[in-house]
Order: sequence, then structure tokens, then C-alpha cells
Amino acid sequence: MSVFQFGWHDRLWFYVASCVVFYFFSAASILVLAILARSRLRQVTLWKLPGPPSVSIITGNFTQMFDFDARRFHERLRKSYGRVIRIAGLLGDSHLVISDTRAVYNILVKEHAAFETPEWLLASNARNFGLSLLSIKGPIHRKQRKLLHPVFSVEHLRSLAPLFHKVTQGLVANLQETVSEGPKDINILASLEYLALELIAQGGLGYTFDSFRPDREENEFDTAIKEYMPTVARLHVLRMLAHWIPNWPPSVLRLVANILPIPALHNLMRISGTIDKYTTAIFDEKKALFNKGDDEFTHQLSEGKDIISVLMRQNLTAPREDQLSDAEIKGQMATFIFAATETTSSALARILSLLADHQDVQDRLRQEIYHARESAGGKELEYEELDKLPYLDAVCHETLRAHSPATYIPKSCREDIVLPLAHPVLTSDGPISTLFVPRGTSVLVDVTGINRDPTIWGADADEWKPERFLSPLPDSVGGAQIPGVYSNIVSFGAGARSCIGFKFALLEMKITLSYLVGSFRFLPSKTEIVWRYGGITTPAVKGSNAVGTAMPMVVESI
Ligand code: HEM
Repeated sequence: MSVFQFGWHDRLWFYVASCVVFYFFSAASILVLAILARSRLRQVTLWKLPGPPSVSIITGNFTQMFDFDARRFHERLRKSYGRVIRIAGLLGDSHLVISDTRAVYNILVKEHAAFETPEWLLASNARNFGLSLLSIKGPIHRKQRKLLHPVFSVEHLRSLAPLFHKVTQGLVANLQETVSEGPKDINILASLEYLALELIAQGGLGYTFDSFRPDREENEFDTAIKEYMPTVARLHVLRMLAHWIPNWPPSVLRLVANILPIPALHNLMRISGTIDKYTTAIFDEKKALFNKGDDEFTHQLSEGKDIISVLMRQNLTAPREDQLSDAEIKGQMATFIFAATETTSSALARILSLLADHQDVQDRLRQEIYHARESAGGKELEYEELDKLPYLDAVCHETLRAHSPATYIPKSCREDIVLPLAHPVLTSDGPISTLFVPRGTSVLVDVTGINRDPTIWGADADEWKPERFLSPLPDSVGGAQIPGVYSNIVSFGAGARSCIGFKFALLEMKITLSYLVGSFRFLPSKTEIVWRYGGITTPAVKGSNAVGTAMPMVVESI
């Protein structure tokens, strides 16, 4: 006989409970399906646009689009489907990839309020960096931008140039020591990452990570910076759900995330914990100095000229409604470190890699730098002197054009809108000259698509040719009216959300190149590298599965 005895009333209860559960889940599924069907039907016009076939009912084209090796797929998209492309997202959602200049001008500049940063990206940035430019929108974003704008001005950057020189000299001394016994194959990316980190730490925060101290070893913060972009790239699909996650305290979220069997998520939790620990410590130290008065503040490493110090002073005198809270200032600190490090080190790595492959360009650049130094009486080149070097400028401009660190700028359409197009698009119903974008549609502005459009730049658009920027550009470039804070290219975005640090990045790149190319010869390594996509395009050793990135290169002192 069974141990359990069920009477008729138990069976009745069991039957009723099963019915309730069954009907509840059926109703919930029907509701979810109805919501999904409604949102997919709103996008019905987008189905007629050119685009690749979806490869999965659940993830659409996402695995092809956001994979580490996605660069070949991106190129195929551009070459095969044109300037307005529909790709499939999660559960049949339609995403647009756009490189039509008129449409992009409207997205980034004219209608920027309708095309905001996607909610999932704002929410994910808020969790990792706190309340900063990268995690807010609307009037608060405008308020932060207004207060931050002057500290990124040319006038202020000019005052930071001596600090940039000093930090870069630290890198040169370090490299001289490494190659003192002859040419050596080293991971130059690691040096560039330390440099970018140290420049934003000293110039942005008035803090030092002692990056070039001879006995310095990689610490948890260096690892966090290096692994952040590749880790979030691995979590792309999960991050798209970030804004649905409840607003629990970070410790609770970390606990829950660590229970889930997703190693990249555990890594992200470790990274965001490390960011918070370090930025809180740096902020607290700075705030204590600030409260002691101006004398203490100007005795910082940066003499109080760093971006956050200037911001804290400005904040004190700003009208109350424009002032930033402590949490907002701390958020900017974390944001600057992450926005400035991986992007500029990747851009510099790309330039050195191209210079190693084009020794003639490297020689010509070196001659220009030597000549300028001679004319300056052997002194360090001032901001204006560096800015005026035409070949150095051409090398930077052309590299950022042909190899933009950010391939796409993600936006989300917040209201039904009709975008004008510079070029008609052939849909399955025939050609269209305007594009209807329904509310809720995700849009990827294709930076590389515009930067390399052959109808704008000519048949050699895919080639890296710094000379391009030494003579007047073809009329097609001016005629295309390319939106961009950096002339004629979209690599730093455009409009209200364009890169606030673009002049900082250019100054950093030019000072670094003037020292490195002036002191060393760069030659290709025998170890093959590949450029991996992951939000920012970064180099890695071919075949390596390491999360972090690397770029071996032979460096010779001259
Ligand atoms: C080569 C280097 C860099 C590249 C290619 C780059 C590119 C970009 C791009 C494409 C955007 C997004 C525009 C948009 O969403 O519409 C952006 C935003 C941003 N960048 Fe940069 N960036 C670089 C360096 C820097 C540096 C050095 C800093 C800080 C010192 C910085 C700080 C920021 C910030 C704070 C934002 C958010 C602006 C906002 O939402 O208002 N970036 N950057």
C-alpha cells in the first residue's frame, strides 16, 4: 500500500490548482505573444527593406552582427545591401543599419531627441558607471553637458599639454629601458593602454596610477579596464534586457548574477565592483582635498587643472539648478576612464600597426616631427605647433576615417518619424526616397559605412592613404554633408551626444605619436594579429581566446 493516501477532495484541489496554473500561463503567453505581434506588425514596412536573411528565430542576425569576428559580416552587409539595411533582432524584431548621410544627420543632429541612446544601454551604463553622460538623457543630460563643455575646450586642453608631455615621456623612458639591448618584440598595446589610462587619470582626474613605475605590476583596476569592452561584447544579448532588471541595490544584483551560470556575467560583476571601489576612493580623496580649500587643491599632481578639479570648482559657482551632485561627479570620473582608455589606445595601436606596415609613411612622419622640433629650438612642441603639423594630422584623420574604433553608434527611435534620404533605397515595393521609422525601432548608425562610402571618398575609399588629407578633398565629400564633430568623418559622432572628449583624444594621439615615432622605429611582429569587433575594435593575437587584447610589435630605439 502507498504511504500517501489521496482523498477525493485532495484530487479536486489538485485538479483546480493545475487548471489555475495552466490558464494563468496560457493567458500570460497569449498576452506576451499579442504584445510581440503588435510591435512586429508596427514594423511591417521595414520588412520590405534590403537585408540578410535571419539565421535564427530567437536571435535573428545578432550572432553574426555582434560576434568577435563580425567585421567580415559587417563588410558583406555594406557591399551587398546598401545604405539602409534591415537586420533581424531578438524574436523577429527589426533593426536598421543606416549609412545614408542625410538620414544620419537627422538621427544624430536634427531629430536627436527622437533618436536617443537605447534604454538598455543607458541602464547598463548606469549600473557600471553610475549617473553620468553615458547613462542619462533629456534635461539632466543637457545640464551635465552644459557644465562639462568648458572643461573640454581648446583653451583648457592647452593648459593640460605640459602634463601630457610629462606622462608620455614616462612611457618613452619605459620603452627605452625595454629595448635598450636591441629591437624587441613586445605587446605595444599594453603600453598604450597604460598611457591612455595615465593621461586620463592625471589630465582628467588629477590622480596617478603610477603606470610607468619600473616595478609596477598589473592590478585589478588595470584588468577591469582591459576586460570591460570584450566582456560586455560577450553579453550583448543579455545587456539588451538591462532596463527590465529591477532596480535592486548593487550587492543584491551581484548576488543574483553570480548564481546564474554565465561566466561573462560573473566577470562583469567583478569589473563593476572594481570600478566602484576605485572611483569611490579617488572621489573621496579629491572631495576631502576640495573641502580643505583652494591651496590644497592646487597642490595636486595636476595643479588643479585636471577636468574633474575644474568641474568641481565650476560646480560651486554654477546656479543651483545647474549644479552636479557628488554622485554625478563620481559617475563622470568612471565614465571618463572607460570612455577615454580603450578608444584612444585602440586608435593609437591601429596607427602604429599601419606605420609598421608602411615604413615610407613612418619615415615621412618622423621627418616632419624632427623638422618641427628643430624649428622649435629642440623644445617640446606646444599644442598649436603639434596641431599644425599637416602630415601628423593627415595620419590621425585618415586612420580615424578608415579604421574608426567605434563601427556603429546605437540609437533607439522614441517616436514615429519619417527620415529623408540622400540616396533612394530599393525596397521589395520599389524605390523610396524617405524612410518611415516606427517608434521603438533600434537603429545602428554605420560609422564605417559613411567613412568608407566610395561615392563620397572615391574608388580607393577602403585604402589607408594619409595623403588624402593633404590636398583638397573631392567635391563629393563636401557635397555629402557628412555629420561629424571631427570634420567629414563620423568616428566621434555628431550633435548633442557627440564625443565630448574628441579634442582630448586628438591631443593625446598627436603628443604620443610625436614622441613614439620620434624615438623608435616600429616594425611588424612575426606573430599574426586580428582586429576583433566588440563595441570598440581592438587587436588580439590570432587564435587567442584570452578576454584581454594584445598587439605584438617589434620596437627599435633610434
Ligand atoms: C579615439 C578616441 C575616441 C573615439 C573614437 C570616441 C568616440 C565616441 C563616440 C562614437 C561616441 C558616441 C556618440 C553618440 O552616442 O552619439 C562617444 C561619446 C563619448 N565620449 Fe568619446 N571617443 C574617443 C575618446 C574619448 C575621450 C578621450 C573621452 C574623455 C576624455 C571621451 C568621452 C566620451 C563621453 C563622455 C561620451 C558620451 C557623450 C554624451 O553622451 O554626451 N571619448 N565617443
